[in-house]
Amino acid sequence: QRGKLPPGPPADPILGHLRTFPRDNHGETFYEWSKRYGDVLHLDLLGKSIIVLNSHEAANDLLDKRSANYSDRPDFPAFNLLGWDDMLVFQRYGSGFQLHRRLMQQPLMRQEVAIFRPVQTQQCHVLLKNLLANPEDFEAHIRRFTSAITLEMTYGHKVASDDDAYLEIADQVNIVSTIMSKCSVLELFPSAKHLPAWFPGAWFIRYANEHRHLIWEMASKPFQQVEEQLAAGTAQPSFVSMHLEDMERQGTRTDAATVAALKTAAAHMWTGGEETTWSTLLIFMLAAVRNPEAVRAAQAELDAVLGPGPARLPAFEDLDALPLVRGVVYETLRFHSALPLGIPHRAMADDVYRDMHIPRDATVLVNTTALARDPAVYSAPERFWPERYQAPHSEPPPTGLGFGFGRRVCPGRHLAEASLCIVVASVLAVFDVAPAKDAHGREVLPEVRFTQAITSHPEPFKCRIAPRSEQARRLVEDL
Ligand code: HEM
Repeated sequence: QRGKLPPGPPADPILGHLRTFPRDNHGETFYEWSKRYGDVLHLDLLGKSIIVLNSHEAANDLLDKRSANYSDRPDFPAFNLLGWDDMLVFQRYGSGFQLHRRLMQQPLMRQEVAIFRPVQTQQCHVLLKNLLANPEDFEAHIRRFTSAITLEMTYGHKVASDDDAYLEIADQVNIVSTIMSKCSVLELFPSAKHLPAWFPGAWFIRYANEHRHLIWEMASKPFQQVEEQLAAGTAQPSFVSMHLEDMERQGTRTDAATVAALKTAAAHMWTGGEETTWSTLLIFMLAAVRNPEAVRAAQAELDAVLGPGPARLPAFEDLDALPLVRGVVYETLRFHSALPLGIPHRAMADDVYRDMHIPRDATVLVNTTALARDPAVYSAPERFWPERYQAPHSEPPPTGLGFGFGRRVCPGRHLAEASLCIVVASVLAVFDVAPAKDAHGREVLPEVRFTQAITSHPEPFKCRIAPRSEQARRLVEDL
C-alpha cells in the first residue's frame, strides 16, 4: 500500500523545490528542514524525487537493512561526460558492479591492508620531516603524503623525491579531483543535462568535455609499467601487481574486460581515495587547532605509551593502546565529512517506510551534518570530544556517516582509517598545532568554513605547527 510521500518544505507545482533547493550549505539547510518536517525529507527537483535521510535510524533502516533495494546509483550525467561511468562509485547495481566491487574489496579488507603499513609509515615520516622544515605548507605536504601512498599502494611505485615524474601524473589526478570537488550537488541529478547555460553549474558540462582525456592518461602509464615490470620480474607488490598475478594463476589474464576493469579500479584508488583522505586530514588539522584540550589529552596518552618526550614515534602496533588518538580520528570524521551528502543511492522499486511512500527511482541522500548531531546517538554533539567512544559513554564510531552504508559502503575504509590513524598519532606525538598570530601577536582562531561541493574540505587557513620538545625535534630530524 502506498502511503504519502515523506514531508518537506512547500514546493512549486511545476519546478518543485528547484528555487528553494540550497545552492550551498546543503547539510545545514536539510538539517534545519528536518527539525521542522522530520528525519526523512522529500524534495522534488523538476519532477525527480530526492529523499534526504537525516537520522542514523532512517539511514540504517533503508540503506543497510533494505540494501537490496537501495544499492543502485542514479545516473550521473556530468560524470558520465568525463567518461567515468565505468568507475565503481558511479556504476549501476548489476554484474559490472559485482566485478568491480570484488576487485576493489578483496585486497582492501581489514586484514589485507596491513601489507601497506610500511608504505604508510614511511610516507608519514616524510610528512613529519616536511612539516618540520616548512610548516606553513602543510596542505601541500599532506597532498604529497596522499599522492605518494596511493602511487605506491596501487602501482608499487616508490616516490623518492619531489621531482618524481609520477608526482606529475598525481598532479593531473588532482586536476581531475578538483573537477570533481567543484561539481555542485545540483549537478548530480539527471536534470543537470537539460539545464540552460546560465544556470549555476552547467559550466561543468563544458569543463568535463575539455578534461575527459586526463583520467585515461593517468590510468594507462603506470598500469603499463607494472605489466612490463611483471614480465621482467622486477614488480613491487601492489594492488595492480597482486591482481595481475592472481589473474595469471586463474587463467583470466587475457580476458580484456577483466584487465580493463582492473585498470579502472586502480585509477579509482586515486580518484576515490586520494581526495577524501587529503580532505579528512585537513579537517583533522582544523579540528586540532580549534580543540587544544582534546589534543592535550591525546598527547598525554601518546606520552604514556611511547615514553615522555616522546621517546619514540608511534607505530601501527601502538594504535590499540591509543583509544583517544582513535577517538580524535572518529571525531574528525564526525566533525565534518569529506563527502557531506555521501554518494547518492537510488531506490530500485517503490517502498513503504513508516507509512511513507519512497518512489521507485528516487535519489537517496544521507545528510551527514544531521547524522553527526543525531541526539539518539551522540550526546553534546557540538563538542569535539574523543572520550565519547570510550566506556562508560561508549557512543558508536561514526562508521556510516564517515564511510557510507550497505552494499555500497566505502571499500577503502580500512585503508583510509589506517592512514588517518598513523598520521594523527604521529603528528600529535611530535607537534603542537596552534592558531596563527596576527601582526599584534594575538592568536587568530581559524573559522569553520568548508568548500561547498560533493567532496568538501576546509577553506585555506593558517596555523602554527612546531615541535613539542627538543626531543620531538630530534626524533623527526633523525628520520
Ligand atoms: C577518509 C577517506 C575516505 C572517506 C571519508 C570515504 C568515504 C566514502 C563514502 C561516504 C562513500 C559512499 C558510500 C555509500 O554510497 O554509501 C565511499 C565510496 C567509495 N570509496 Fe571511499 N572514502 C575514503 C577513502 C577511500 C579510499 C582510500 C578508497 C580506495 C582505496 C576509497 C574508495 C571508494 C570507492 C571505490 C567507493 C564506491 C563504492 C561503491 O559505489 O560501491 N575510498 N567512500
